[in-house]
Amino acid sequence: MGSKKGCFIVFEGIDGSGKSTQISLLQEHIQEHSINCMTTMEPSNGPIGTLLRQFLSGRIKGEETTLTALFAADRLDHLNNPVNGICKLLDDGIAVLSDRYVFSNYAYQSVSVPLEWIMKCNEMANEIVRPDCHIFIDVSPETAMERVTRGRHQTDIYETKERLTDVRDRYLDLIHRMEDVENIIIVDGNRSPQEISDDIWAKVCHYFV
Ligand SMILES: Nc1ncnc2c1ncn2[C@@H]1O[C@H](COP(=O)(O)OP(=O)(O)O)[C@@H](O)[C@H]1O
Ligand SMILES: Cc1cn([C@H]2C[C@H](O)[C@@H](COP(=O)(O)OP(=O)(O)O)O2)c(=O)[nH]c1=O
Repeated sequence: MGSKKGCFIVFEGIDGSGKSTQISLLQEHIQEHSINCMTTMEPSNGPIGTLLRQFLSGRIKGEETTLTALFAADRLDHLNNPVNGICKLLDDGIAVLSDRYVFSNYAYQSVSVPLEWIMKCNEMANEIVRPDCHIFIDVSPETAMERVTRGRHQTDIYETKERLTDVRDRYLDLIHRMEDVENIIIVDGNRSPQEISDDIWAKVCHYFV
């Protein structure tokens, strides 16, 4: 579906793994080569993403199948919305860096919802666009928790050491199982932001130079 022209790179990892930090650094690298590059995230800034953030903060309660379906629906809106959707940006030749995509749904929601059903919910998104590459930033749950709680009074519903430990294990298992189908790079996130960024650039620069 669609005629993708821009490069689509997705960052994955547990909360606090350093995704947004690395997305900004990669965007700078890409723009240094005079390539138009936009960053985006899931949950998106659209109506379903805004609703999801209220569930994530605990302000409203919902059960996990509802959240699973909402994450998948938000993803379709994030892809297809005609104003600033990922497909529109890629079709315009813009490189897109997204903080999370389908693997987040698989890893986070499969803790309590059958993975097969989550994959079905994401079939349409995978048909619309598969990332050129997924970058998984791997950090220990201890490091992640230390980072997400630093200077914050409140945490989101998934930001517990137990949940992040389970989610990280699920990510690693899924990456292993899907290495023939998806292009996935695992990056050690327990280094300085600059070292990680240099490593990522060395692995993805071939898309841009
Ligand atoms: N490599 C790193 N080493 C130490 N702290 C980091 C590193 N990368 C990010 N941080 C810090 O950890 C916190 C979470 O990083 P962030 O990039 O927002 O992660 P995420 O988007 O995955 O939640 C921020 O305070 C950030 O400044
Ligand atoms: C996109 C997506 C996110 N999530 C969760 C992961 C995070 O806990 C939260 C996103 O919150 P966010 O504040 O963006 O966290 P982070 O800094 O780690 O990216 O939503 C899912 O559980 N399933 C999904 O499909």
